[in-house]
Amino acid sequence: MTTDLPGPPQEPVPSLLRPGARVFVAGHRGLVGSAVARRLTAEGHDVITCGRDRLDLRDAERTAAFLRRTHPDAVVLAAARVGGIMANSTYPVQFIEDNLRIQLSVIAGAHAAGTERLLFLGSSCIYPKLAPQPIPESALLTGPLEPTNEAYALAKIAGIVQIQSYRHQYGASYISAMPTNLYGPGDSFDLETSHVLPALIRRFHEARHRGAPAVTLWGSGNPRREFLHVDDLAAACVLLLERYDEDAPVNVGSGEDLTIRELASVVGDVTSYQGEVVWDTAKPDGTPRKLLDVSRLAALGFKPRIALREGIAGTYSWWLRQRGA
Ligand SMILES: NC(=O)C1=CN([C@@H]2O[C@H](COP(=O)(O)OP(=O)(O)OC[C@H]3O[C@@H](n4cnc5c(N)ncnc54)[C@H](OP(=O)(O)O)[C@@H]3O)[C@@H](O)[C@H]2O)C=CC1
Ligand SMILES: C[C@H]1O[C@H](OP(=O)(O)OP(=O)(O)OC[C@H]2O[C@@H](n3cnc4c(=O)[nH]c(N)nc43)[C@H](O)[C@@H]2O)[C@@H](O)[C@@H](O)C1=O
Repeated sequence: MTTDLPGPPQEPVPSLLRPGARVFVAGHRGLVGSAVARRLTAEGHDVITCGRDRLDLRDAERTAAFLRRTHPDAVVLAAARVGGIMANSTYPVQFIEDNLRIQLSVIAGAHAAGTERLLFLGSSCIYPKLAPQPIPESALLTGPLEPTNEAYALAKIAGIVQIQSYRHQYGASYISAMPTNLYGPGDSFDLETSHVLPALIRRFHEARHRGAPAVTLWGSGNPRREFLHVDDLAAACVLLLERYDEDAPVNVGSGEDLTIRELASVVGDVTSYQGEVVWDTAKPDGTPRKLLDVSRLAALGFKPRIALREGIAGTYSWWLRQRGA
């Protein structure tokens, strides 16, 4: 018989983010930036913010001056031109140009200001359309991209290479994370430009209130997507700032996916909509599947905490409160 003896006591791993660090969260009014700011504050860090009304991050000179003046210990780059499948395919110019410009300003400005840590947020759409599933980080640049978000994906890929270049050339402790599809409080519910999950909540809710017998959703319903609550993403971002300092981007996901048809069934239940769902196949499906391989993040100790149904219910309540309902 073998007995599992306890190993020697583990030394705590020193954090790469000092207690009470001053962290500039770029994009703090957005879905991700607001959640990351909440999490950093809860962990005792000092969050620095500056809204777009006062600083357009596409302006490299003003961004560099702001970073020199505020001199943060770390930056979380959560400011970006972001949107769902229709926004991406309708406005590719803004998706490539705004994102390239924001990335150039913020990453170069942070380095010039002596910022020690920087976390750049990319997206799971950087991987080839037909990547192996679940998608490992090594799938980057191994095949053609999904056309509906190629401009955005290429800007994000440039961001990853920019981060790696600062690491190689200057030894900067800058890192990249690639989140899967996110949702939660703070999301956009604009039906034309939003991502699928808030759009479905709004479509079902409004259909129930109108007494509509059917709701029309986009595409075939067959694509599979992985969803992560933004509070789980925020916890992963802080963990990465504390513990990760390597070249390779890190996937951030829940490790589980479902079809859009299955998602519609969950959202229909949560919003108590009992009518039919009609699929408008003239609308694009996008990539057939993008489930991330999250083993690298799991090895750092990350586990998502918010189950999809619970997260959707919380997001629905948040949106109702926002509307004053
Ligand atoms: N949402 C998702 O499903 C996913 C998001 N990501 C990534 O996470 C990051 C954050 O996305 P998310 O929070 O969803 O996006 P949001 O659109 O919710 O937030 C983006 C934020 O960036 C700010 N911003 C945009 N352009 C500028 C600018 N020129 N100057 C200053 N601020 C600007 C916006 O300001 P304002 O409030 O004034 O509009 C907003 O606060 C992005 O890098 C995105 O690629 C990755 C995977 C999935
Ligand atoms: C995060 C990610 O987000 C985008 O990629 P996406 O996952 O394809 O985007 P999406 O959330 O908009 O759609 C997911 C699926 O859902 C279907 N769908 C049904 N009905 C609605 C609907 O009413 N609205 C929307 N938006 N989609 C719908 C839709 O047809 C598609 O099959 C990229 O911009 C990309 O750049 C990116 O990073």
